Amino acid sequence: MAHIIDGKAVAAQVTEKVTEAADALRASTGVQPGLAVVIVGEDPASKVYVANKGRTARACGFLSVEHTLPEDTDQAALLGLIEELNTDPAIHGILVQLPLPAQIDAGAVIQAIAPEKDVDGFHFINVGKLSTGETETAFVPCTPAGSMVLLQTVMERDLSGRNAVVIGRSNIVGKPMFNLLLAANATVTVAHSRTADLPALCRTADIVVAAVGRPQMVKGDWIRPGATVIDVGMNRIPAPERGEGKTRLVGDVDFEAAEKVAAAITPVPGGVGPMTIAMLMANACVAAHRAAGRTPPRF
Ligand SMILES: Nc1nc(=O)c2c([nH]1)NC[C@@H]1CN(c3ccc(C(=O)N[C@@H](CCC(=O)O)C(=O)O)cc3)C=[N+]21
Repeated sequence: MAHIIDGKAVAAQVTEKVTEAADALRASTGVQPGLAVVIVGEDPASKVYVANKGRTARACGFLSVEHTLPEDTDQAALLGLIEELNTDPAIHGILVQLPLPAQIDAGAVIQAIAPEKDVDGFHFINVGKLSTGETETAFVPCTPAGSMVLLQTVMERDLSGRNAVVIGRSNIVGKPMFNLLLAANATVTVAHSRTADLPALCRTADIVVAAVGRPQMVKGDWIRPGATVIDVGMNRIPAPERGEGKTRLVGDVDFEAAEKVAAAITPVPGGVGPMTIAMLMANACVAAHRAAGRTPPRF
């Protein structure tokens, strides 16, 4: 049976460090980290995440500002708000919740965020820094950053020379995960929907990162005995056993089967999800340190 990596506990350790650092920054400079979250529309799942982020930010002692715009908001209005937040000295981090409604060009919105406030790490400047090894000054996307922290809790510095397979090539998870694993000296393969014989490829992996958004796609017999599995999936599926119309959250990995084979595995919920929020707090705290001219701590 695999060791189940407790993302909630590790996230709590990170947010505790963030809270201490935010207190110290405020005491020495008067600067309180400020995080702005922008949500367009009424998607219920998005609202849950945004509420979670706000709650955690306040618990860390941050100023937390939420902007909820109507579903039919146009590009110009959203860009106007971002410009205001870019120049607001009380705000150090800006997150625009994705996905955005179809009338809005999400790419243009992301590039309009000041890179030094881009706590999601999606701006070209931060993407470029991560992929060229400027990790001291880059903002690293929160989900991959949190996944690396979880990996390090079980593998320490042991990633060097290991075979990692990242399933999924998104800009938000797959590609930054590739860069982080590569920087940690793993040998990394990025698999996707056109990959030939994905099960066989997975069986070569010491580390599997599943980030495809397909419920329970990765089967137990894809996992090499003793491998470490990071499940980034966040899928809501029907759960009639819980009652009519009920749902439950599952990852991209068939957890029950994989857990019997892997050495370590992240659960869903309680794995990568809480770490995503914790790393957002860490990034916002770093942004505030930089704005105050202080060297940020490492989280
Ligand atoms: N600009 C942007 N940045 C994001 O980081 C971003 C985004 N847009 N859009 C939506 C996704 C999704 N996301 C999650 C964060 C935490 C949990 C989380 O804490 N999940 C809990 C369970 C929550 C539940 O039960 O629904 C867990 O896994 O234990 C989930 C999902 C951040 N996202």
